[in-house]
Amino acid sequence: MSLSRNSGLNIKDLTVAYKGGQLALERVNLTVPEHSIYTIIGPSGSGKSTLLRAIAGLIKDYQGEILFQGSSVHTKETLIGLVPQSYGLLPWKTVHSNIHMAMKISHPDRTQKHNQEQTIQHWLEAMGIEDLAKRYPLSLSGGQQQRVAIARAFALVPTIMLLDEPFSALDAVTRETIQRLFLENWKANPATTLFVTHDVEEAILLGEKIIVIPSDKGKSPVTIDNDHVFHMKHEDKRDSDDFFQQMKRIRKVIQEQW
Ligand SMILES: Nc1ncnc2c1ncn2[C@@H]1O[C@H](COP(=O)(O)OP(=O)(O)OP(=O)(O)O)[C@@H](O)[C@H]1O
Repeated sequence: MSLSRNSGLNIKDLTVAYKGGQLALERVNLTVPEHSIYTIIGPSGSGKSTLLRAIAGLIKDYQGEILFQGSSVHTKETLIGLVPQSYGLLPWKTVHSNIHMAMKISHPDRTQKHNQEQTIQHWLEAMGIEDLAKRYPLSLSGGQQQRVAIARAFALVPTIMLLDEPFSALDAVTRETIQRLFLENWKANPATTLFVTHDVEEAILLGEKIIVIPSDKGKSPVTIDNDHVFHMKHEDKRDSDDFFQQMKRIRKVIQEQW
């Protein structure tokens, strides 16, 4: 596996205003090297979801550039996996079909049904939702729906992974298990990853760098190095001095920026 750090995901002067004039992002610049995980924290309404949705191609009307490896991110070659805040599941499809359909659309050339089935089964089991395969999304709890959305994104093996508060509806124990799974999966398939969370601890546990978005639009995001914690054994992170120091550092940035 090559871990070359070339240009990666490059966001240049991104401005998004919704119809009606609501300014969501103003001249945002951000570079995420290929195969990195950056976590993002920011106050409610600061434009985090808008940023992910613009990268994913769900918002077409923006100013600025969103590039991957120097070209527009919106090409067939760059597969983007998104776990949206509202899960984005099709209510008329079963859990299994939601994942299967996303795989068929994303990998139309991969016709080996057997492999697809194995992948779906693997992720349903990993997320602890194998018993729910035939159920419909609206019959599931929020945390169950969220795990379907995560399973679907992981099953796609995307080039870029965008996660919008992906573990917010999970109980504490499941959340810790899936955080670990998320990092293991990233090591095996290191997608260039942006991970939005409201949980400062989670941002420190999972990100190589932590981006803090200020409340004042037009002010540049603050990037905090988190290499020390990121490279620790996952189970040792929470009790380490480095983790404690990072908590203090980020709290201070939040007090200054929010
Ligand atoms: N569809 C929309 N139409 C109009 N304005 C919108 C729309 N979606 C978001 N906004 C506005 O854009 C701004 C940024 O919203 P966004 O959802 O990106 O913020 P966020 O940082 O993800 O917030 P949260 O942490 O609460 O999820 C907010 O002021 C919001 O009201």
